[in-house]
Amino acid sequence: MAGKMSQSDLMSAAAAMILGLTIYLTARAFFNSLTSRLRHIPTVGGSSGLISSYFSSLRFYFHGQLMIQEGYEKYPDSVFKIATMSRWWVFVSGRELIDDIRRATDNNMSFHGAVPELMQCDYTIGPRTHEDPYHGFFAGVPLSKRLAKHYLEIHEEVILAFDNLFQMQNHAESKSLILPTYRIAAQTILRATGRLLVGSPLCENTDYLQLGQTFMRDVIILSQAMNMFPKLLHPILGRLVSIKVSRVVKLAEPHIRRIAEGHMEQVMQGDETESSDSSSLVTWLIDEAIKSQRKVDFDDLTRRTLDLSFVAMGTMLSTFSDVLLNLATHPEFVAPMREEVLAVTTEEGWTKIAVGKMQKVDSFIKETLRLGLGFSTGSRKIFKDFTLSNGITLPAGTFVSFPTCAIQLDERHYRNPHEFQGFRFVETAAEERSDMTNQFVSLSPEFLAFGIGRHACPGRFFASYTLKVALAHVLLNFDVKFLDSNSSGRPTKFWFQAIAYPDAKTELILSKRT
Ligand code: HEM
Repeated sequence: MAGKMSQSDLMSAAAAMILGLTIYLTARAFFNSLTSRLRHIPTVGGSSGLISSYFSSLRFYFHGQLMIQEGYEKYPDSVFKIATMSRWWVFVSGRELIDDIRRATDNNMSFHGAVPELMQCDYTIGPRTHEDPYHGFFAGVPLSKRLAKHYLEIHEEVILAFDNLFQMQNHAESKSLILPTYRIAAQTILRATGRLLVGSPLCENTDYLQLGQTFMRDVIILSQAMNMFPKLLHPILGRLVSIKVSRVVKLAEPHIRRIAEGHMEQVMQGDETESSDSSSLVTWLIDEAIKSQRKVDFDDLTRRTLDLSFVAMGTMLSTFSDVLLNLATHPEFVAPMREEVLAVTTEEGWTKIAVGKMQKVDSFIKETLRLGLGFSTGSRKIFKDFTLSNGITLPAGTFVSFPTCAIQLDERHYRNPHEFQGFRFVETAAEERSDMTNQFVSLSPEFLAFGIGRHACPGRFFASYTLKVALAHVLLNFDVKFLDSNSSGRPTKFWFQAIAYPDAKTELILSKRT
């Protein structure tokens, strides 16, 4: 018995040693190769040595934003690097250098080269989806066309979402409702976004909506977990990850198959009533695949649909949760926004033009995003050595991003940058006699929440419309307060690496206005 025990102990010790050695050797090979080529770029959060960079990469998990802020303050309008578990991450700031990245071609550096590695797409979303990410194009012109035709459906879906919230809690007749911020935001955003992406009735299907959220959670958590291990172990870990994500895809597939089969039948019969400018994501994907002779199968369609829904919903959910929390924290902005919404909708109804005129609502959401979504945007992987206009060369293989949060908190760009000023962008617009550059959807080197350049978020026009309609509906119909009336100020955010998550568990009271 004793002999057997010591044999198994020996085997565990040997396995632990092999694992330890693998991690050490892979990490050393990785850091040695890039460390020497990145030696000219200052390191923040520790030194560039193997052991110290390992500790600073651990620190990055929960203090990422502090490390980025420190780097930005030490090296403003320049570059610095931070060690993360899986790679060196170089941050670039300053108008000129941001412009260098904006103008760089996809041959020099690529967004689509960075995302698959960061999100471990081979094992999570699937290799085909990122090798040919044509589904992303839907978020641009096709979605805008669909929005132009179906914009009223967003408002309809927002109304139904709030009615449903009251009904689900058996509160249809009740005057108020208490719910965690996340539940309110999820119900509204998932339905409204889903209405244009996959259409009705799928956007109301709770099973499907739940699967979309599970997919999003699994992809984020599992890709982050994989990034903690050396590349050598990825094929083994990836198999487990891929099995887990594929299970969710399999469950969602029958929902997508139903839409796809219906559309393919229409196409075969030559009845194209649902295609062209009014097509949903699924029907557009099929039309596009047929046109370009791509292979269409239901697994691929489902993965692409879940992927784009994840991109759209993740950011929108977080932003709308944050907007609701800011509404409860800053009631002083409520009355002027209500007046604005009432004035434009009374005059014009809930048209696209009317929503476009809601400048205070627009500014409130933009200010929320300026302070809210931590994010380091503009992620790119450098393919060929790239020299910035300050003479610093970023070697091939480097990952770069903008320190967005730090830039958006810079007092050179914003007066009292840490203060939430809901109408900051209306007031700035008036001062500068231009209201275009201050819109929620405008891109600039000082507001990088949507990135910049050729890969800037194509879904931002849809996001802006949907968030504005949702906030306008809340303003006209409800008062929003924290359940905990003693709470002074908004709850603190949770940071993971460089991303801030609003504390969406915070309970809010929604009271119907008479
Ligand atoms: C508040 C909401 C949103 C925020 C803050 C946001 C932010 C971003 C950011 C930072 C990027 C990367 C740009 C870069 O780093 O250069 C991006 C890309 C993208 N976003 Fe959004 N996004 C939002 C909503 C949406 C929505 C609603 C959709 C789709 C309906 C969408 C679809 C996309 C796509 C497809 C890309 C990839 C673009 C490319 O491949 O070039 N986003 N978004």
